[in-house]
Amino acid sequence: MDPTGQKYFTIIDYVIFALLLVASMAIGLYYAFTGGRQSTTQEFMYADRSMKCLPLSLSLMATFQSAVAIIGTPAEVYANGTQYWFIGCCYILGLLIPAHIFIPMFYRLHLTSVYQYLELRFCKAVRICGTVTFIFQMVIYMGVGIYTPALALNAVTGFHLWGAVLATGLVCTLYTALGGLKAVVWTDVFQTVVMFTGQLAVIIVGVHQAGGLSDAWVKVRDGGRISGIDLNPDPTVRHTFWTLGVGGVFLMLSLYGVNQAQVQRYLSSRTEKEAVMSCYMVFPCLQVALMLSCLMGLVMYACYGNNSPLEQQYITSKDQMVLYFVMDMLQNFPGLPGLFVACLFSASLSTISSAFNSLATVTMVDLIKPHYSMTEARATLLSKMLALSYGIICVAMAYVVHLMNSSVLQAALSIFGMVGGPLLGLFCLGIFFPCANSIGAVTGLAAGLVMAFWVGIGGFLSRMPSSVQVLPFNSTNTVLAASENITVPAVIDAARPAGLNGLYSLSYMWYSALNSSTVVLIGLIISFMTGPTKGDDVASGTVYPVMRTAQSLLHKLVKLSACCTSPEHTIDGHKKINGNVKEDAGTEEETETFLPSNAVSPLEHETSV
Ligand SMILES: CC(C)(CO)[C@@H](O)C(=O)NCCC(=O)O
Ligand code: NA
Repeated sequence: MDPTGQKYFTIIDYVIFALLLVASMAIGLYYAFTGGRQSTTQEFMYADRSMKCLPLSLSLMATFQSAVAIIGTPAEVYANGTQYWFIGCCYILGLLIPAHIFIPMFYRLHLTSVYQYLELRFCKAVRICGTVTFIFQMVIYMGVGIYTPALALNAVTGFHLWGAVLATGLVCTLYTALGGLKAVVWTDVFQTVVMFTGQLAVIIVGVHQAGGLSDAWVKVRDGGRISGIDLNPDPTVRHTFWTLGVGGVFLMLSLYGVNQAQVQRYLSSRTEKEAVMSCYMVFPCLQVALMLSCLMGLVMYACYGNNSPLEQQYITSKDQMVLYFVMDMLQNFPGLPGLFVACLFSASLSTISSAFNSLATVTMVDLIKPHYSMTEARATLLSKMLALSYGIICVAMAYVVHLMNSSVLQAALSIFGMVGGPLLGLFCLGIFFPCANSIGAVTGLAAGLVMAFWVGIGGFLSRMPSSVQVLPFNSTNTVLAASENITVPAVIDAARPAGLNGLYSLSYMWYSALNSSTVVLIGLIISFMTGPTKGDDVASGTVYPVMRTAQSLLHKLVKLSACCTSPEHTIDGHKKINGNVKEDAGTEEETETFLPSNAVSPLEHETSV
């Protein structure tokens, strides 16, 4: 080992990394020269609305799974145990709600961008506010996404930082601009395979290095890394079942329900049923991704124990740990470090390509097209140029992120909560509250953003002085704290933060919930003050019939229990099977009066429930 702890890439590692870029580029070129050759905006943005469920679901997962998650999750689990794993609980509601409420509505409205919904429901101004907020969110996130793997690679192997940023930025921009959404989705599929393979390989070798499965297990158990469920209701504790499992639902809704990058994928699927299915299939994919990254953290602990490379000052931040571990443990396996680096960059490429494509789409569809009429050919060319420009902005943003310094996982999830949260609130205001009006919507969004930045930046600053020590440790976690040799200041247990400080110390996992609720609340208050929208004035298909759905669900339940308790009743009424069929048909009619009916497939009955 180099005394400074510096690790080096071998030639085969470079080759594997280069292969990833070449293969992604090749996929882009393939879709640039096949099919409709990306000559229409329909193909460039929506893959001719012909995508199938499986590639879509992998792509949906890959969009918000970047190097941030691959690096950040193991570092979190290594330091604080498996509590973070409970975020997996929020995936259930976080995907069921989009699948049954958002997707059917957006799909049937046949939107060109998710922000068009805001114009249909409210007015053009709300649409533009939504679009601009989205652009803001994705541009920052893109910067984090491209910078993270490059920084880790640079810190551990000395690989040129801006060389890595520019190489990945360039390749990604090219295949996105040339191949459109088809290229983005199919590179996502390829990159997901690389991502899972790389992680799995490292875990297997790591367990082997730790002395086998049972040894590894004993080490992580004795090190206190297996966390039980923490039901502490305190919303200021960073990670508990409630912050992760409930706060996380709002995070998931903002990402998988109303984010253009994802809605674009739902809209590009062949049928509504397939869109809903692809959302369902994200669930197992996300669980696998979460499991792999948590296991990686445990394996890392099994190998290093409390003797972390951070402690030995081989590295300077938690976020460099995973890559250091890989280079350290895998140095006798030529090619494996390269495979893992490919895994890291795959994760990020699949994220920034989705960002480029969705940003180009909204800029074109929401900001440019409504004001300038142009031919299809020019519109397509312009969309490609936009994708290219966002590539350049992305590299510039990487430089901005370079100037900041924070734990990447928390930073990324905080951005989702701070900017994605208010956007989620805006959509919920429109979808669930027919009385909300445009003034309420704009004011609510502004209030939500103000709240977000107030609490977000306030929290960031109040944690600033000694950022390592002030992480609010859960009192049950003192074992972990002690084992990490971190001196937990006694004050933290003694004095619960009060007043504004209480608000500032809110767990970042609640940001999305707090900010979206603020939008809804302020939006409703202002709507009532300025004259609520009347039921008949709301465009059809833009409001979700909450009461009706609840009623029909209740009706069904009552029927069902009646059937169970008094069998004669059923026989008296209709024959058992007919009875059920009739009931279903009734529900469907009710739904259709609210939603414009395109092809109604069997799954769509359930979407109303
Ligand atoms: C956003 C979730 C929770 C679900 O997709 C997860 O993938 C994650 O933790 N992402 C972190 C951000 C990132 O990887 O860029
Ligand atoms: Na990704």
